[in-house]
Amino acid sequence: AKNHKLWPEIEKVTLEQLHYARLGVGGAGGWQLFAEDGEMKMYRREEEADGLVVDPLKACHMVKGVTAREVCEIFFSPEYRSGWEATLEDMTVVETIASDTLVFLQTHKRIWPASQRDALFWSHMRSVADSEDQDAADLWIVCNHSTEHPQYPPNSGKCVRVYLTVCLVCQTFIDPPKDPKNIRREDLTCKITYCSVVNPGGWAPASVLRAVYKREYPKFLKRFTSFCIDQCKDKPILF
Ligand SMILES: CCCCCc1ccc(-c2ccc(S(=O)(=O)CCO)cc2)cc1[C@H]1C[C@H]1c1ccccn1
Repeated sequence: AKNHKLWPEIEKVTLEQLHYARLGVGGAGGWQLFAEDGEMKMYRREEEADGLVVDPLKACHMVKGVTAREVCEIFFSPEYRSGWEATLEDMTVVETIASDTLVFLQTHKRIWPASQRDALFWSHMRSVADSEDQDAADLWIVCNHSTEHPQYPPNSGKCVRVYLTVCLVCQTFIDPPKDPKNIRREDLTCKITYCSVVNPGGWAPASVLRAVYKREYPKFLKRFTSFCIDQCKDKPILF
């Protein structure tokens, strides 16, 4: 558990990603709005790493009727993933480091003309008291970050290994403010910030990657948030 050899990296990357998610998209950050759908706004920065497109992505969304903890639990938990991750072909939990920290191996459906990809990453979920604003509800974060595992070396089979760092940061707002036992789902709004940097690992044409990201990310976040609303609507609220 917390004495696991990955723990220092998990702690460092999770807190770095929390800080990064809370930075705005205005100003000189170079963020460009590339997709909008109702409350969902998606930004990207055009970046390349050794000739590969690794465009960082930041999405902001406001979803009614669910809490930050409910959204993060659905994003983190393996049992829900096939319900919302459309590009998933296979998923295995290769290690359980703690109840809130897992290592996943996922293969994603091949996207023509590039070769099929897989991702090996640790996933950690935690709640963070929002230091700035005392009466705001807790923040919940899930951070996914590529890692290695002796049994699953990269590029050993048919798949090219992608390298990713992803975070989902959620905060619950209750409007109008009520005492906890009278809160109904229509009083809840969850503010979601999703950040991702995916290095495709092997060669993939910039034009193909940018087209794939432009198509897949908005679909992914809409499908994920709809899944959360549907999963939670008939269940007691989990704060
Ligand atoms: C030629 C394409 C190369 C890259 C393919 C690829 C692989 C993994 C991923 C990815 C892996 C994990 C995550 S997550 O947020 O941690 C959730 C858990 O599944 C998210 C996205 C993305 C993409 C890129 C398709 C793009 C794409 C974008 C949103 C959804 C699916 N595919």
